[in-house]
Amino acid sequence: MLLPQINQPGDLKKLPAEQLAPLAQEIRQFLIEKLSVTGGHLASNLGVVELTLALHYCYESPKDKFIFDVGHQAYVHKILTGRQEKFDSLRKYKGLCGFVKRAESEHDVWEAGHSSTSLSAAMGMALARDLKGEDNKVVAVIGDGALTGGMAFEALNHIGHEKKNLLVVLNDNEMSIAPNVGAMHNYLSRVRSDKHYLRAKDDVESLIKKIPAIGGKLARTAEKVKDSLKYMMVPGVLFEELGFKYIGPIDGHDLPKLLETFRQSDNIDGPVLVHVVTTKGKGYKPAEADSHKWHGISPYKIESGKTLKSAGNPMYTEVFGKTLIELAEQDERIVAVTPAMPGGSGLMEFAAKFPKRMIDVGIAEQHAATLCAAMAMEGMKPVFAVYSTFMQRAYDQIVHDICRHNANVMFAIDRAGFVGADGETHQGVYDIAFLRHIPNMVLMMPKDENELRHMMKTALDYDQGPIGFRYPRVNGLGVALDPVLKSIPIGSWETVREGEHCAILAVGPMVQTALAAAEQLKSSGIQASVVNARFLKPLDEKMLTDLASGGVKLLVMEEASQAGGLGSAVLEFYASRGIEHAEVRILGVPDCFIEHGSIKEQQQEAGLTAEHAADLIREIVTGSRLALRAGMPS
Ligand SMILES: Cc1ncc(C[n+]2csc(CCOP(=O)(O)OP(=O)(O)O)c2C)c(N)n1
Ligand SMILES: CC(=O)[C@@H](O)[C@H](O)COP(=O)(O)O
Ligand SMILES: [Mg+2]
Repeated sequence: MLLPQINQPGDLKKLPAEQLAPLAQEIRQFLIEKLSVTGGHLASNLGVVELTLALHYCYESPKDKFIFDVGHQAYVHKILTGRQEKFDSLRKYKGLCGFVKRAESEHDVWEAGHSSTSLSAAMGMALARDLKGEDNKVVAVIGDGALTGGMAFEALNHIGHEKKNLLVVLNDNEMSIAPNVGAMHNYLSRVRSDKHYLRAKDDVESLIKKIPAIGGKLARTAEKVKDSLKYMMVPGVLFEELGFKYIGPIDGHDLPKLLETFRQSDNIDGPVLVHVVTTKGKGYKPAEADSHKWHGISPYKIESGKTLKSAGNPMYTEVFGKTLIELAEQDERIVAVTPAMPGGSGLMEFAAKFPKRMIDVGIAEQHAATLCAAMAMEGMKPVFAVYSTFMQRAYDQIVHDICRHNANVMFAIDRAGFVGADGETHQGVYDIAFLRHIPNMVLMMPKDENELRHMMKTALDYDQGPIGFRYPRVNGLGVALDPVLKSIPIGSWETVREGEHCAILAVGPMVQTALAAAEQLKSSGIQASVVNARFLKPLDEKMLTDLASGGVKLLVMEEASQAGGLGSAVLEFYASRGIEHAEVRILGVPDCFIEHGSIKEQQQEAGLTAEHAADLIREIVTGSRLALRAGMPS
């Protein structure tokens, strides 16, 4: 066994090159076994085993800097940099992070989680290196999916112009999470597959050189012929035209070829792009056969490839997808727009039923948002189906193109709240804060999956501008689903429990937590009302005014950033109108990043539990101050 000998990249370099292939097999087996227990991004990592080995074999991490785009495919890098024994804790609370993590290792130089930042980071590190007069290598590993992100093009444009020495490894496996989309993807397919493109560049260029140099008008024609010939025949000409030296496409599982290519690239001045072709899920048949499913997988049985997760109630995402089909059957204005997340957003069935009305734009949230604005202005009812965290990318387009135009866009905001194993880069806890202050925006969150359906109907019927509904990455409560959907009056909250001593204004899943807290309080003789604060904007101003005039003390509970969330909105409401209120306390996500773990663990860390809510209510009602909870930010 070679793998146990590898505790640092230095150990790898002691191996003769011909031992890298057997080591690759051991790493594959390691990944398949460990992730069968922990789950994780299996397919992407199986695809980069040889590539990561070759990089660590050819370069000197951490002096040479490896920047993994998204970073979900850095497990092999972690295996080679002293973290093998931590894989049993992969993506677990306080365990090994599923993405690159600087706190874990000096070899982790750039963190991500969101796509398409690697080229900008590489350029920044190359610029700093040159300004400091250092000579380390900077290597970005970017997938064909991440290359569809707008930021990547911004960086390509800058890098190609500045001609800094850096290496871009394009890991092309034809997959984003789902099959990759877009003109760049089509171009790469041609480069990969067209026999003309596979001709060696030098004999193409020698062919071009044979065209005799002739004077006059013919010369210009000859030049044009040369250019179009080069355009047609030279692989990667697009990157060459952008100022990169293009090398490839090469087999990303061929270790000798990878070593030779990286060594060759070292002798080239300026930016180099090595195009490697890999198989996502390589070496594990179920993952190779369906790398969409195996992109991010829950624990599974190795032999059968069957996942172990219990069925449980349908996820909110599933209810969203099915309800959207129901609505789309009645209203042909509905068009679903997804930035590369058709599966995760529950739109696969919708796409099968309405292929022309499901638009996957690639990893392009900004483009998706503006596209929706324009479609809405043309009378369509676009549904911007986006994860809360990835929607952060489109903040300006939401302000500038959707809300300012008051465009009738429906926002289907998935993964709202804590997301669990993906951790801090993916928590959907900021969208209340960054949406509710934008004029014309309406924002809702249901207390259960049945109310989600009614909110979708509300959003469809609403034609006064942008309206969004946000829902969590959890199973529904298992409540009955009303067959007939009714619009909810905009800005109306719902009292789900009466109580005389105080009121808990709860958002989404926090309604259940608040009801549990109210139950706990009964034994202390405290009766708490629970309000389903299902509109984050507009607020239920009448209810807020009545509560204040009734001298009712309030606790706001939201699995969203305390700063700028519903609690802030309530305080703003009272303060801006000079309304005297008894007391408002806010229980939300504190001012810190909540790392990976289970959603329950993340709620506990944030204090979003029935017990803590009950403690706060006791304090509010009795006036006895609680000692500040140890460890929680003030
Ligand atoms: C801004 C942003 N949007 C969407 C995602 C979700 N996402 C994670 S990985 C991925 C696909 C990446 O494809 P690629 O770069 O080709 O990597 P592969 O898994 O194929 O190796 C997507 C869409 C993200 N991480 N960031
Ligand atoms: C790496 C990445 O960003 C995606 O794979 C993300 O992990 C998907 O999240 P879900 O598992 O919630 O769909
Ligand atoms: Mg890919």
